[in-house]
Amino acid sequence: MTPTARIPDLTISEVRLTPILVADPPLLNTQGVHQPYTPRLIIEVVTAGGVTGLGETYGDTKYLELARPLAAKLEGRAANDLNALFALADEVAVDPAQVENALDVGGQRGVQTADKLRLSILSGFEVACLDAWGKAVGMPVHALLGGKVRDRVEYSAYLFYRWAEHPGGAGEPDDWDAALDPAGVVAQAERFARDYGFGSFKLKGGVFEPDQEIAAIRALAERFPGRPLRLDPNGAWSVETSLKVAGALRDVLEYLEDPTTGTEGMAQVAAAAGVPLATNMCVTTFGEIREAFTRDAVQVVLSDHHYWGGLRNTRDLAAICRAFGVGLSMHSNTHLGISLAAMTHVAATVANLDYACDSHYPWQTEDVVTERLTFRDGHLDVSDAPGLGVELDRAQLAALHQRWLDDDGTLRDRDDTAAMRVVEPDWVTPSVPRW
Ligand SMILES: O=C([O-])C(=O)C[C@H](O)[C@@H](O)C(=O)[O-]
Ligand SMILES: [Mg+2]
Repeated sequence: MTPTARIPDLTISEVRLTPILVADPPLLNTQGVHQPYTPRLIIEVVTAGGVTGLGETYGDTKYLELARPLAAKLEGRAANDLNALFALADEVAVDPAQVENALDVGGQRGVQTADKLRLSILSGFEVACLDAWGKAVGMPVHALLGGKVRDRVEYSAYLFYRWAEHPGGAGEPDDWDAALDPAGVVAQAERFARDYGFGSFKLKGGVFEPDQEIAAIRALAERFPGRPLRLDPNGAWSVETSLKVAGALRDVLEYLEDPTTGTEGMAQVAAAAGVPLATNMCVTTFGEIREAFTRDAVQVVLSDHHYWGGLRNTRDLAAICRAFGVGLSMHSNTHLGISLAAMTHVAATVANLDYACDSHYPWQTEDVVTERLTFRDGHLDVSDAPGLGVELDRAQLAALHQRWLDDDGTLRDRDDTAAMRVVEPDWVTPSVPRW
């Protein structure tokens, strides 16, 4: 008889939740501007075998309120009992006031439902459990997902209109210039190409009149001929305006992202745009897939493991996209090294990942991992180290948590509209379509 290998004890003995505030530059979008600091939640899952797994997700109050009871339910469970996580999350009650008529960041993350809130928390725990499991057995997360099909994952430059600094010099300074016109956008893209090697460029639009944003994309196309370009106004345009922009840019756009809101509007634009439509707003839950795909309202889904419910659900989404012939890319929000590592692991396992993924990471000057992830030639290498391949910088985590503790509550919920009011006191969330 061959001896059985000793199985490490994966029983979860402790779950630590640490809300933090992370520096964020004054990036503009159709809602307003990013706050000087944005909330994130860092999750640590400690096993009886002495291994700690790391996860990261949204840190706004409503997410924290759900994370605490779910964390309590995890203790005593096995870190690799991942299917049970969904049943446990279902047991966590969501206050209807959190989801009725509620939109996150003005709808930039799509619909808000009780399920999606739960999944956004569950995903952070799933990643932490996978990290703990991988570390315990000496295997990378991609191997636990079935194995990588590529050694590196391509990312796209994420260009933003921005101010040089936050009003009154709030927050942490960075060394980026303002970008408020086509020349500023091109200068920003040049730096992204030089410093990170990104080969494709996405511009966050919906900030200025569509003609000005058309001019910015045209300037990018002239400066970087033949490179894939994307424009994303987060649903700020009417169907008519969307078609006008599509007509002006269809020869240079790889895709147009969420030009308008809702499946009906997207379907109307898609029918005549002559350019693929991508989304991280119109389809953000499994329940929205059937109508959007059968009506051909979207041609590319930007998955986001946070709100789709983790890395394994992301793979399920990829399978559905493949079945429908819909392309797959990945969405990003302000995220740190833990989430970027998680995203890179799952991206490495998905054969039909057809586009370079988004990442806000270059905008983040702070992190909670000991070694920042480094883009080379616009790609991240897929780590073969056990788990996610990142380690926690405890001093930095403590400092960012202290910032959260010191905040009077003003910044603990991301609110781009409120951040804009600091400069324009009459600013209200623009109603859509804005143009
Ligand atoms: O692709 C997107 O829609 C996003 O990344 C949504 C984000 O909220 C972005 O608009 C931002 O951070 O300003
Ligand atoms: Mg988008």
